[in-house]
Amino acid sequence: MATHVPQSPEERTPDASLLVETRGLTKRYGGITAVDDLNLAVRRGEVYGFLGPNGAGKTTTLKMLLGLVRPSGGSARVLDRSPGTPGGLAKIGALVESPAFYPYLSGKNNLKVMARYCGVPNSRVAEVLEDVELAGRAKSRYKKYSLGMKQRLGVAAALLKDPELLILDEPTNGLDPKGMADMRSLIRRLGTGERTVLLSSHLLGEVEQVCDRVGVIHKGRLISEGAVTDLRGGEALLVRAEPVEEAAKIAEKLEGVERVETNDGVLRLTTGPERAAEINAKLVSAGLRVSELRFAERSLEDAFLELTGGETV
Ligand SMILES: Nc1ncnc2c1ncn2[C@@H]1O[C@H](COP(=O)(O)OP(=O)(O)OP(=O)(O)O)[C@@H](O)[C@H]1O
Repeated sequence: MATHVPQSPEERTPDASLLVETRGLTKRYGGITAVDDLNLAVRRGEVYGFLGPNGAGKTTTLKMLLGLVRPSGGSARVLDRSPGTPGGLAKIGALVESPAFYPYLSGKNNLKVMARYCGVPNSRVAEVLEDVELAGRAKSRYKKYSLGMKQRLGVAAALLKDPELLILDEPTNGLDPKGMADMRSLIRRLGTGERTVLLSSHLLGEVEQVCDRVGVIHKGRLISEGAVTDLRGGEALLVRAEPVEEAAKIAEKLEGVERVETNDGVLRLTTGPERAAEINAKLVSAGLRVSELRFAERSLEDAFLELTGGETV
């Protein structure tokens, strides 16, 4: 498949286009290795999805990037600084743990409190409320907000500093389908333009819809990093032809067909769409009955199953 296996730190040279770069980043809690020799590379301006099942080490990684957890080994550079150095968070907005909002204050007044705390002018409050589409409910008390609105207010708080990098840990967790859809479109909006967004998720579909690139983490290790389209593995041609065994033998010999799999009497040929007519003609001229020929993309879920050796998220 087209995704690359992350290189060892020694093989890589510093890259100015990377906003986040970790080298051999490791975190152990007693006998548990939560994050294991992680080499992550997030490019400027992209929406990067950090995908993995619960307990894979996503939150621990994000906390290390924010300087909230000290690594046991390796290093990280975030916006050209080591996490935890003074002033390091100035251009980073994060929603990693539920922010502590005052339940009896309005969304707007909560943000005003935070703006004062971060030294941000009050004028930013109205702007970020617009950004997360909460301007219409700005004066309602926080405790009256739906979970989705609370989460969006958390994003608004993270945006107060107009950060270059926005880090969101499982931003749709616990939301209903409407809340999830709202959050996804918010992330897509925030990710256009200059800003870089790094979000973690255990939902393949979410990463697929929102992200430009994805890093897959499993048991603390990054097992793949690449464009979502690369990870999905391009297109395949599905062919229903009889007898299927004979069709498979012919398909295997065809030029431009990388792989042939048979599943439930259907051949799956890894090849480009331009080969369809020719493959059809070859099978028909060999006396086979071709009843169906269509393209299908491998889902990200299939790719994940392949990468993890069968474990789902
Ligand atoms: N403070 C801690 N002390 C001990 N073990 C921890 C601590 N924090 C995390 N772990 C362990 O490290 C592993 C990775 O946890 P982490 O929370 O980073 O995963 P995750 O991918 O974010 O999953 P989730 O989505 O469930 O939070 C888990 O086995 C977890 O139990």
